[in-house]
Amino acid sequence: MYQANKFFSDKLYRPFPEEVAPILIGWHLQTPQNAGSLLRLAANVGCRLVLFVKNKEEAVFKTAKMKYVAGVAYEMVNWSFCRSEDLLQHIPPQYSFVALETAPGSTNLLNTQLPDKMALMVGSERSGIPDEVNFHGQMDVHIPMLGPVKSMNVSHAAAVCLFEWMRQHLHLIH
Ligand SMILES: C[S@@+](CC[C@H](N)C(=O)[O-])C[C@H]1O[C@@H](n2cnc3c(N)ncnc32)[C@H](O)[C@@H]1O
Repeated sequence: MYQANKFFSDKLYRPFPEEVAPILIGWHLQTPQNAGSLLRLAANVGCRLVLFVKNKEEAVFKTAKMKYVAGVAYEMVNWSFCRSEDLLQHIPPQYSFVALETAPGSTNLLNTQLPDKMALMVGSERSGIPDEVNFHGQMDVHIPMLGPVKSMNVSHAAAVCLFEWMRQHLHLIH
């Protein structure tokens, strides 16, 4: 059964089996603070994190290799060398893409059944996810906002969607 706080051990925290655990993708993040925040979120959920950052040398973690930090598996990739197709190298083919968009034309998260194997993309703080990032079968999803601001913080948006995925997939927990 699920054990809260298991991630404080040195071992990688994996509440979900490896083959179904969500993958979180930060697309063209601008700030190390948000990269750190997504890393901490991934550690709490036990998902893999793929971060596309402007310059990984400036970011909080200075390696592009898979590392285990605070119980999270992550990769960091410089975006300047990368086209959207390059992202596919990092995601198993059975996974379905969900893009979190601020555009209200996309599907409302509250009415959405999220895929079992979810590759969740969040976008750049300034420009979001560009239109050309559009993979086969991708779902574009927005989180309804009740206040007078245009968007949420990127890691807050990721957390809302990941915990909604967990709520829908509790049966998959070890
Ligand atoms: C600060 S927002 C980007 C703002 C950007 N001007 C835009 O309109 O996309 C950074 C990222 O957080 C996520 N995000 C923020 N608010 C969201 C919402 N209400 N619904 C879905 N995703 C959201 C999206 O992935 C977005 O690309």
